[in-house]
Amino acid sequence: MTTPSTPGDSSLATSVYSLSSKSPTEAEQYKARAANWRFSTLCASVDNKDQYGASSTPIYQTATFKGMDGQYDYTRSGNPTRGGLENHLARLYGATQAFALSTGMTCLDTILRLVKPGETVLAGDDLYGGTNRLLTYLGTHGGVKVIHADTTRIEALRPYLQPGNKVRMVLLESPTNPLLKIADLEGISKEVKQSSPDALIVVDNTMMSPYLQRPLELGADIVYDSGTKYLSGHHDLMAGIIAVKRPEICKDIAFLINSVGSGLAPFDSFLLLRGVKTMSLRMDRQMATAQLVALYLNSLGFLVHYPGLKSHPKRDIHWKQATGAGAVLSFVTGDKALSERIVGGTRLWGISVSFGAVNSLISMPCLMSHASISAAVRAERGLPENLIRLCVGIEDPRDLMDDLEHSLLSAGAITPNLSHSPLSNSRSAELYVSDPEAWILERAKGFKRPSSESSAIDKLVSGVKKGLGFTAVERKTIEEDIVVSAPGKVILFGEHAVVHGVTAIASSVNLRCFAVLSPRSDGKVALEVPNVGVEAEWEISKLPWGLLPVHSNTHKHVADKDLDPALLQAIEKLVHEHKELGKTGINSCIAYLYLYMVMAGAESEGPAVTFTATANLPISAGLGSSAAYSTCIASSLLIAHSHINKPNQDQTRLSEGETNIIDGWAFLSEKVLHGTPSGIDNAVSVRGGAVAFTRAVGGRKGGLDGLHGFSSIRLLLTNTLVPRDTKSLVAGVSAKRLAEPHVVDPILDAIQSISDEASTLLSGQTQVERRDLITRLETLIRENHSHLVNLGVSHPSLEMVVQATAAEPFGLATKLTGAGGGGCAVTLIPDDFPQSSLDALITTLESQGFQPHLTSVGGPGLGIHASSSQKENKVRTSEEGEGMTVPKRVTLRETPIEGLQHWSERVGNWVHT
Ligand SMILES: Nc1ncnc2c1ncn2[C@@H]1O[C@H](COP(=O)(O)OP(=O)(O)O)[C@@H](O)[C@H]1O
Ligand SMILES: C[C@@](O)(CCOP(=O)(O)O)CC(=O)O
Repeated sequence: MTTPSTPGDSSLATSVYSLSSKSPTEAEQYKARAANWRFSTLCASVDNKDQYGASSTPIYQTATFKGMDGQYDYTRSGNPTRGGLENHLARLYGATQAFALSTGMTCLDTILRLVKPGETVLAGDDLYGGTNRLLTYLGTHGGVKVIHADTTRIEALRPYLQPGNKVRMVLLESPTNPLLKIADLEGISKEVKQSSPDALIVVDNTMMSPYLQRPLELGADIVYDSGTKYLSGHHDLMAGIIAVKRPEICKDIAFLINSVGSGLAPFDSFLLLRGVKTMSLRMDRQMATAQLVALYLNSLGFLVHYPGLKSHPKRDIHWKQATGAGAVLSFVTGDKALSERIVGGTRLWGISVSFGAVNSLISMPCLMSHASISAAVRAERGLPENLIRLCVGIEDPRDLMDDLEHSLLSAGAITPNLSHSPLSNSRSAELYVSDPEAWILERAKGFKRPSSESSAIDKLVSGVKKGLGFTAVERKTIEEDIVVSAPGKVILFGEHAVVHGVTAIASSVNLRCFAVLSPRSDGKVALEVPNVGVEAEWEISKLPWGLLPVHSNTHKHVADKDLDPALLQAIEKLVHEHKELGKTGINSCIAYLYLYMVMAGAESEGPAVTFTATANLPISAGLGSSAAYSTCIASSLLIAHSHINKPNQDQTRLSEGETNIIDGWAFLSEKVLHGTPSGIDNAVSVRGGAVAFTRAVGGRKGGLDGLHGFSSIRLLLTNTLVPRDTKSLVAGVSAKRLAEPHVVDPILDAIQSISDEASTLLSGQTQVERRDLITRLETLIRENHSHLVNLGVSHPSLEMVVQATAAEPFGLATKLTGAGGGGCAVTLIPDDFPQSSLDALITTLESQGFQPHLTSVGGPGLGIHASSSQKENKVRTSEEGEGMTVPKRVTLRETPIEGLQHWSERVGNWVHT
């Protein structure tokens, strides 16, 4: 057994001063002073006995130790890094010995092995789901009787503490997780010792940590903590600590850890030791903010569970046994869907299980940490399904409040209190510094809960207002998320010429835009596009509804052919008020709001929604990102307005009619983004596959033919990363045609012949050998590119790609694709082109600063998610293996670009055009 050392007992100082004859020696005085050190001093001062005097405890990353007579022989039994940590923790817990294990649950497992079959464990009825799960297993497999009782009332425990019940262990948590109920640790310990002297009092102290509560000093026999939480503080390791006073129990625990091999690994021991040093500092900050958050929610009328609040029913008992209220609190909204919206709407508060880290977390325990307790048992134990748990971190309290408040507002949990006049910014800043609690209470006065409207006076007032016609428009929203995805495109032949009525051949690519349209209840319409930095929202009532064009046609769901300049201008003005947005973001907002307004047709029809989009498609690179985005806006808004139906699970395709309607609206959005687009991009994005497209120009009929007469053809798309603007490039070609028709018109004719031949080859109308087909397409690619050069839309970067791919040993055909002026080039990769050469080509292009991407011709078009079943909505959380209904908007927003394909596979149930 290791006796905990006190600072100084092994130091050089001790050995020097002990030679002195003074009495008491300075070393002894120092030792006496050190015995009174306060907790934060103890945390930071690790007594490290390293042979080289290392000031931080070294990592002894070794399984074995040489020799037979040393302190250590095998890391399962003991390791200097773990030993250093354990000594340090023993001091902090006021324990005889502390043990570091691999997780908090391993601690419980080890402790429960002290119970024999036939004996009883008396545990609380509001306890961590994982604890409940292990206890249930012990009951069914270990012959141990497990009784759950209300540990907040000693009277409720008494009947079970009679000797005949063979209670071997009383397992307590205080505060409990997640309802923050308080058990009187000292009172219960005394009672148990009297009536069941053999029973061990075990306390799970994770919610408090030894900084705030030391149950060994209150009569407990064993304390355990999840070291993953406050002790380490950074959610970068898993660990558990057992702290014990009685030597015979120390011996049993040491025996079990050695036998099983559950001791903490050296590296994790090092990390945990490092984390512990800042524990009190972190927790002070976390608690101070938790107090503010609790006060805020409480003063808005939510039922808040937090022992820092005066209203907590067992506040006195808590403060008798602990020195702080901790940094976990929970509150009830009264509505599960509302809670899900609040949880899903926060950004700074991460949705995650666990607690105690420096970053703040939010969760719904019934869906996450406590999901392993059945719904019936949860109900029986009074755990509300709509309970939200907040675990406060060390971020600036003002930022945390901004984020939470924003989410409460968007979810409809609070509304602005217009009768309250807010403090000036400078007064508020002063108050925050001088009296944070007064500051938060003042802040809360700016809002109220919508339910407060139901007071008799409010009802009367709103009745009178209604009578006078003052009521705000009842805001519609959608019932559930609408999830869509659409591909980009590559133009194989005919870009630019297509604007002037020439046929173009295009195909969808395996890079896509993904989007979710989700409900909100605060009368706003919002757009989130993380990869172009857009996060903007507008009051629906403040949109320029008065400028909506009057629809002469009765088919409101069919898109207009032309844009309305006055409306467009008004929307542009509104969007430009968002000074933080760049040009790309501004255009994305304008297209979204334009479609939103025109499709609604009237203010009363505009739903409160957030559109969240992201793409693994490079934006403005000539691969039709705007068309994919336009297709996503069009399809999701059409469903939101019930102009088309959301597909059901049994449906395999969208109908031709619905596909055409979506295409029409996507084209309108393309017009907002591009001025005079041909419509080829949206046609391909909506329908997928490969098509020959001819725009109807000057009275000539347009057309769209699917090309199905070929098997997969590989393409290499190379993004030059040179930015360009489709709108001005298209306008440039039109200007050239006006100025030099004799130059441009023959080029257009030549491109028409190229497209005609490609169309014949790819439609399978003529029997051509595969090798000849590829060779012919290569020739057409080279010819088409030279025409585009003559139209003035190439760029030096594109010419570099053309040359690099054409050079020996590659000899490949490349052309620019899309609007040109930079953006992407497309290279045809013949079937027999060796993989090693392809790898070499990719390396060459990358070394020139380009981004190559392999794709093939064809692939699915617009996809709409069909299902709303619970199962699909669930996102697995690792801790419990149970699902949490994290809104898809949140998972999409948080998925990195490389993960989008996987995200869409997990969403599943796509119905395509
Ligand atoms: N994923 C997206 N989210 C939001 N807006 C997008 C997205 N992709 C494209 N856009 C919009 O489309 C415009 C890009 O159009 P354009 O320059 O023609 O590129 P591309 O050739 O890729 O279609 C952007 O300025 C932006 O407004
Ligand atoms: C140049 C053009 O033919 C294609 C534009 O493609 P992109 O915007 O570069 O992806 C214009 C059009 O067809 O609308």
